[in-house]
Amino acid sequence: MPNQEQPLVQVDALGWQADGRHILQQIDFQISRGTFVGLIGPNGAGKSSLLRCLYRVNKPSSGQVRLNGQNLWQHSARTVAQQVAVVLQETTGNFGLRLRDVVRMGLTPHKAAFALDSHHDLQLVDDAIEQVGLTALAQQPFEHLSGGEKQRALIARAIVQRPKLLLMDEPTNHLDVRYQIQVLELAKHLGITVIASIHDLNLASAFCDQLLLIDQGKLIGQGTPDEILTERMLGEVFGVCSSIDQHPDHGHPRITYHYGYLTANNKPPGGDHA
Ligand SMILES: Nc1ncnc2c1ncn2[C@@H]1O[C@H](COP(=O)(O)OP(=O)(O)OP(=O)(O)O)[C@@H](O)[C@H]1O
Repeated sequence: MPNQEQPLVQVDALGWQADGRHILQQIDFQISRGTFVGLIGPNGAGKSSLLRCLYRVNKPSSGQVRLNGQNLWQHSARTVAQQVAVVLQETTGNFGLRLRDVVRMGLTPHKAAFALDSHHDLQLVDDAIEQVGLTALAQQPFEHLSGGEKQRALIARAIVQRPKLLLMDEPTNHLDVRYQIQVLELAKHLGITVIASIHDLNLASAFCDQLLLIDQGKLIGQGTPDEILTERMLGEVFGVCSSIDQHPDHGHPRITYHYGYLTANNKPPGGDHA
């Protein structure tokens, strides 16, 4: 049984190289159970590479990733899939499948080879499809779904997988604002530990308990949105000029970007840049 006091995810001195380049270097962090974590950073910072280390695709060149205290690479991919579900924005490989078939794939890590799906299994699938509001589309070919519907179907698949950890790589990319909010609300209400890379920093601020900030392959901050999202950070890391106040609904930072002031040293009209 996992020790509930122990962090669900522990990353120690993680490094990952590709083509002789150090893509990730000396990354250390811990994630507590039930936390919704946003992974933020500029294009090319290493967010997807880090997520791939967490779902056991990128094998660390140095350091380790532990889940429930156990090194991920001491387990089979199947054992990891019983605990970690992944929602990626690129949804290739589901050609010819109906939405319900894609969601059923979430059962696979828990079943013996060639075992038939029980009535209980199929009920889980239908309940998950209902939870994401897609019952009416359950028999539709997956490739006919809109981007938002596909993301919700993949979340339903993750629900069926019953993971301890849900990893999402840019789950809101290409979605209109309604679906961006809907997808993040769905993920948040699962009540499990979620790590999601998110480009929209106002959405990250609204939904996340914790943020991991990476730049040029290094973790340069971990903390609450209040601690991480500062005007200085936005200038230094993203090279944009901004003002930050408190969002009237959720109380987390709300960022207003100033246009025409791209470098960190420029100041917005009439404003003091912290
Ligand atoms: N398999 C690979 N082989 C070689 N280089 C790679 C590989 N995977 C990632 N990289 C490089 O690592 C760097 C980080 O890429 P990554 O996709 O992790 O960044 P990211 O923060 O997710 O970027 P974005 O926000 O643009 O999606 C990039 O320079 C990328 O070209």
